[in-house]
Amino acid sequence: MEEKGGIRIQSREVLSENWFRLEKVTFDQRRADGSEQRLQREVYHNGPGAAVLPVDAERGTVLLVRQLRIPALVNGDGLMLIEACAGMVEKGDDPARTVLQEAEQEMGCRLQGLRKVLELYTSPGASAEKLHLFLARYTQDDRTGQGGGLAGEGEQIEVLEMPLGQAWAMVESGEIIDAKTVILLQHARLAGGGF
Ligand SMILES: Nc1nc2c(ncn2[C@@H]2O[C@H](COP(=O)(O)OP(=O)(O)O[C@H]3O[C@H](CO)[C@@H](O)[C@H](O)[C@@H]3O)[C@@H](O)[C@H]2O)c(=O)[nH]1
Ligand SMILES: [Mg+2]
Repeated sequence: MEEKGGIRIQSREVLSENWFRLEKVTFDQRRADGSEQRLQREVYHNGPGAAVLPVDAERGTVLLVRQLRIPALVNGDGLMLIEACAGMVEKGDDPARTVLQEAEQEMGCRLQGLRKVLELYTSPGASAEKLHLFLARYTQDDRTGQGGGLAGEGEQIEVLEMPLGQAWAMVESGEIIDAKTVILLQHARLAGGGF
């Protein structure tokens, strides 16, 4: 197999393919001293995804969602997480379209002035997930629906509107513990409504 930067992939085995794919990659690594090492790493393909934080600059508020997260529950962190609205980017779709659609579905909100801020690996030691993060603007008039998500897929999403300062206080108190959400709130604070 082809070598790239001293790494030669030997095999890729699918360990599980239920919702997302989990694979085991076996590869040879050439070390700086010229010796070779055979290694294995598991990769969980739970991505790509996209998330958006809508900000009403006039009123100084943001929209967030609160929903059941089983990984947090089994980790002992309670069952509901407060997050920026997010969704998986379906094959062939693009991240901007994903967040426009998720904002309608989960928050009942139209977005204006969508602005990409970052593309991030969220847990690169084990996960291939890359998240595309956006800020957007909204006004009260853009809140045209109930949101809530897709009941048929089990979603029961609560929409939260609060001042940006209150959301940040919830980061500091440990009530908001989702990485993409903390990063987006920090970006909104740094932008000071000027985006
Ligand atoms: N049947 C089944 N359904 C699942 C499973 N895992 C997720 N789902 C369903 O798949 C849908 C996914 O909803 P999205 O809004 O597209 O994604 P998300 O769960 O918000 O995930 C987003 O945020 C995650 C957390 O930050 C990201 O990890 C992810 O990439 C994405 O951006 C939800 O209805 C959820 O219940 C599963 O193992 N089995
Ligand atoms: Mg979602």
